[in-house]
Amino acid sequence: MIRTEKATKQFGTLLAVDHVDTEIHEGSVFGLIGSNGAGKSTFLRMLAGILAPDEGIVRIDEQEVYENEEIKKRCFYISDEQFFFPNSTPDDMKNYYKTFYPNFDEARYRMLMDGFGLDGNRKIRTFSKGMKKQVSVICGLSACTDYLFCDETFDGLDPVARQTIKGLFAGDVADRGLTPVIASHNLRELEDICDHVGLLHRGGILFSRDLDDMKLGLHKVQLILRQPPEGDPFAGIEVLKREQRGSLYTITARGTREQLEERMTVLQPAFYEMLPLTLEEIFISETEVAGYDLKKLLL
Ligand SMILES: Nc1ncnc2c1ncn2[C@@H]1O[C@H](COP(=O)(O)OP(=O)(O)OP(=O)(O)O)[C@@H](O)[C@H]1O
Repeated sequence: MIRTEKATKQFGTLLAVDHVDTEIHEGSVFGLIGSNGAGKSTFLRMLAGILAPDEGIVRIDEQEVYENEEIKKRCFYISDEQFFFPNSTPDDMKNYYKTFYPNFDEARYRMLMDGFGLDGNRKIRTFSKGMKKQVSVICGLSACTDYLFCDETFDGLDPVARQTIKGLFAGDVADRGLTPVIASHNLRELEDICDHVGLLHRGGILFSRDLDDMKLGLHKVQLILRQPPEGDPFAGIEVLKREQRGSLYTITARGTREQLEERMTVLQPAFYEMLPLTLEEIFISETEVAGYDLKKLLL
């Protein structure tokens, strides 16, 4: 299990990660989401033991991660800025990783390289952006580590490669309890594979929850009121977003389906419907509440 307590990273006076507490359980798929500059890459690099926290604790199975070789052998980090030795081929990288990762599976590496149609002897610098990503992911999956840290890994991959890699991740989670931690802006992608999501905003964690629970605790309701209400029809409910066009209201509110249905029974609307929220809508609502609203630039 990964556990952080008040994990903090500062660059000069800039607080990139601000006292973050979180737990990531084995065999779960953890999605790390957040606005640009929120601290996702920095946090991921702390989890992978690349950056030391300035304050707080970053532990895997109760051991500090930074400069801990035994723990690092159980973690593979796929950076958003691809890392390859100058002039190297995929096979060179594979040989390097083989010396570090005790469970590196060469047969799997070969099978995946062939499957993706990649030449292990070609210089990586001659590969396209997406092909370089594929090489990183293939090395990451072949290293057979317990934890896989992915920074914008699906970015730049074509839809077939994305689906295939998502399937490979899911297979490793089911077969050998792999724990992927994936930072991404592609929330639709995350929604497919993650069971837990942490939202970082300005270095701090806004929430960290099961995706299903998150969806059960936030709803969008559209309703038409028969008569103009006296006072606020939603008083007592935590409404994150509200729009009104005549008698048609659309609200995004916290609460269970049952709690909101109860309010509908009191309001007796001419019509109402509860709409499921996507992860993208949840992200926008929660970050707007935290003061991140770029829509104002459009006005
Ligand atoms: N090496 C560094 N030196 C100075 N500041 C840094 C460094 N790395 C990151 N930062 C700053 O830390 C903050 C968090 O950056 P980080 O890359 O972790 O954000 P992010 O959530 O991954 O962003 P994005 O979604 O845009 O990739 C930013 O303000 C960034 O400028």
